[in-house]
Amino acid sequence: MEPILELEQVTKKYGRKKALDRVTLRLDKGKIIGLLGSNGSGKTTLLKLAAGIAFPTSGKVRIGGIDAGLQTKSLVSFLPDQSVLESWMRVKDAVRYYRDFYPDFKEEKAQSMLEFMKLQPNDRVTALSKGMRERLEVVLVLSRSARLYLLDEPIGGVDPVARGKILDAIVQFFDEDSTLVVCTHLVSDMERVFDEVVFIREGEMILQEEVESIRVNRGLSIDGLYKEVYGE
Ligand SMILES: Nc1ncnc2c1ncn2[C@@H]1O[C@H](COP(=O)(O)OP(=O)(O)OP(=O)(O)O)[C@@H](O)[C@H]1O
Repeated sequence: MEPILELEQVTKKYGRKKALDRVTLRLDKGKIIGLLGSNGSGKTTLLKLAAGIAFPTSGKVRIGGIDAGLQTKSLVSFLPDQSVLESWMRVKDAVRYYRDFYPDFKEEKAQSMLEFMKLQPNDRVTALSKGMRERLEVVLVLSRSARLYLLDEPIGGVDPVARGKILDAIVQFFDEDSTLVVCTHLVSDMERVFDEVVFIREGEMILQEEVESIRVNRGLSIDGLYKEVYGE
């Protein structure tokens, strides 16, 4: 089976700083993958390369077998760590904006997700709490019909109730024909949704393993393994 995301010996430098160092990785269809690592380890850089908005210094990034770039943008739905919402918008405007911009936007899915997330079409974006804004952003990004979804810290800075709701939505609305990669520091909160995890440290990939195997073979939770690997 062709991997949805493939990195082959990928190095990304910003000036002299190596953000990623010879990373080789294959992610298959039908999985939710946690991309984990401490601050500055290269997670956001990896997502940007997969999204086709940054390019490797050397090596190859492929989406469904195609080199990442303009051609693959329609295959990838990316939630950056900066907000994509504008202050003038109401919830319904944000949905329209996405619908008009992305031909693969599924309005029905968006409506179901808005309901699930308890978002009202007339709510002003500026009046939403941080947790509700995050919910809206997740709705927009997951309502596209993409092959690869990339979420950078989708539950950062939100309270436990909103976190739970966002995670439930991710699981419930995940399309098994796609792949979803999530970066987070909130490992213990998020581990219930992961099928597989990738650990990176200082730009190097140090582990890729099925969650089931970590639990059964190592007798550890993902949070437990994370603390073992990254503990100081
Ligand atoms: N545009 C840039 N210019 C220069 N250096 C950068 C740039 N973007 C990232 N870096 C550096 O590359 C390294 C990896 O950054 P990246 O944002 O990918 O890490 P991260 O794992 O997402 O971090 P965090 O968890 O803090 O968000 C860091 O040392 C960072 O300072």
